[in-house]
Amino acid sequence: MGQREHPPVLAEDLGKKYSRGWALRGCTLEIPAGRIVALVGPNGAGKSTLMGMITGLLRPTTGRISVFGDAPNGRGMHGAVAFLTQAKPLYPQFTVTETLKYGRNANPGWDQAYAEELVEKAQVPFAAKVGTLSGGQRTRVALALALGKRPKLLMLDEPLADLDPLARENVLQTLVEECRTQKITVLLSSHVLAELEDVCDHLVLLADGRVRLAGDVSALLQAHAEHRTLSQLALAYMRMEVAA
Ligand SMILES: Nc1ncnc2c1ncn2[C@@H]1O[C@H](COP(=O)(O)OP(=O)(O)OP(=O)(O)O)[C@@H](O)[C@H]1O
Repeated sequence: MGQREHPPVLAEDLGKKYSRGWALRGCTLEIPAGRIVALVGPNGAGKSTLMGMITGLLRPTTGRISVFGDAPNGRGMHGAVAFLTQAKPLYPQFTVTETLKYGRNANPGWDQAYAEELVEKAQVPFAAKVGTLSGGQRTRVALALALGKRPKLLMLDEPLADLDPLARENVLQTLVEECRTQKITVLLSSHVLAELEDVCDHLVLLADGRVRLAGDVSALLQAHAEHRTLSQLALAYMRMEVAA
């Protein structure tokens, strides 16, 4: 790798086979540092499977994957990675303060002041029990828990799916502001293409378990001049897959 720093994710001929068949095949790609990456593709394309292998929770069937130069070892996530899913596994009986305390105990690099600042910005009361919060508030707490870890890579698997459009916009704005300021690489999976358009500068499109399109969004749009936006381009590729 020479003088260059290891990229957040490097996959080489990566594959995952479940009992029902291949979920991901021949996946070779790099997630470059400092980018906000859209991970898109139709249902069942392999997005969650790819994220699962980045976390190390899933073991590859074929190929290799490295996260900041390290191969996931199955004993927990890389210390520089935070993962947020739609399920947002927060304890409903915990108050926000107790939730942050849990984050502090679970993460060696925890930044309490930063996590508290994120909760304050979201105007969520520290004394409130998580189970009593609205979906948007819960997501902001989950984001504070993920960012308080001070990750270098933040992965989000459909984290906004249960939020109303205003809450989605609100959470996305916070997410992008924080990640750009803190230079955190983001891998964001979503089916709402228009929403990704404003925030993502890199695209990975999966279909039927394979990488169909990957790269810098501006470069991809230049190379496909017939499409003006990320969503038009991604939709056109997905349509081609369905037709094939
Ligand atoms: N634990 C499992 N056992 C068997 N098959 C699985 C398992 N998990 C996923 N699959 C299959 O692997 C394929 C890829 O699934 P995956 O969840 O990675 O797709 P996805 O792109 O995240 O889909 P969605 O957009 O619907 O969330 C699908 O065909 C799915 O049915």
